[in-house]
Amino acid sequence: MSTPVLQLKDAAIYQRENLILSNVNVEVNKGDFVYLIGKTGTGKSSFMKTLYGDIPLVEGTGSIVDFDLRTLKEKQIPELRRKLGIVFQDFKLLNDRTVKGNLLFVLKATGWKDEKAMQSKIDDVLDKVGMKTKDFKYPYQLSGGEQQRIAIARALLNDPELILADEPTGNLDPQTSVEVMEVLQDINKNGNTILMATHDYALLLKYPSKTLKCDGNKVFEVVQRKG
Ligand SMILES: Nc1ncnc2c1ncn2[C@@H]1O[C@H](COP(=O)(O)OP(=O)(O)OP(=O)(O)O)[C@@H](O)[C@H]1O
Repeated sequence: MSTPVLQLKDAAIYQRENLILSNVNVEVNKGDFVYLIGKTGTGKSSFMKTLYGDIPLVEGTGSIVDFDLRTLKEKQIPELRRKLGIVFQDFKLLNDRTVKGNLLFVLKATGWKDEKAMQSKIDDVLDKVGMKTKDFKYPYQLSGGEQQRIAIARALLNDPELILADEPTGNLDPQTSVEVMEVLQDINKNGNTILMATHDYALLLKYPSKTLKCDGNKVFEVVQRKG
C-alpha cells in the first residue's frame, strides 16, 4: 500500500496577491522520486516554498509529513523543517566553519546533545554522499558538486520523511550534475522520498521518474516517452 507523505487537493498557490498555481492536486508517496519541472517563472519555487511553510497555503487542502499546511502555525515551522530535508541550488553552507562544523551546527540546533551520537550521525551522512574524508574542509575549499553533496548530507541528518530539492544541480556543470544526481538516486534507492524541482531535461531523460509539470498556472503529471 502506498503511504502519502505529501498531498495537495484543489490547492492554489499565491505570491502575495498574485495567483501562481491553481487547482493543484498532487500526491507524493513514501519512497517516490518525483520531478517538478517547468519553465522559469512558472511557479516551481513557489510550490516548494509552500511545502516548507515559507508561503502560507490559503486555498484548498494540503498535508505534508503529517502537518496540515492550512492550519500550520509559525511556531510549527521549525518542527516541519526538521521532518523535511531541504536542498537549495546555492547550497547555503556556512563558510565560517568546516563541513563537520556545518553538520554539528544543525544537529545542535535540532536538539542533539550526545557527542558520540552526533559524530556517528555525521560519519553516516557523509558516507552516504561519499564525503567522509573531507569533514575538516571549509566549504570554500570544496568544488560546487562537493558542496552540494555536503548540503545533501546536511538534509539527511534528521532522517527526513521527505527531501525537497529546489534546482539542486542548477549551479553545476553537466558532469557534476550527473554525479550529484547519482547521490540523490542512491539515497532514494535506500528508502528516502525525494521531490526535486529542475529544469534540466537531460537529467530527466537519463533518470526517468514520475514528473509533474508547472505550466499555465497548473501542475499536471507528464508521461515520459521511452526510446
Ligand atoms: N516574492 C515574490 N513576490 C511576488 N511575486 C513573486 C515573488 N517571487 C516570485 N514571484 C513571482 O511568482 C512567479 C513564479 O516564480 P517562481 O520563482 O516560483 O518560479 P520558478 O518556476 O521557480 O522559476 P525559476 O526556475 O526561475 O526559479 C513569477 O512570476 C515570479 O515573478
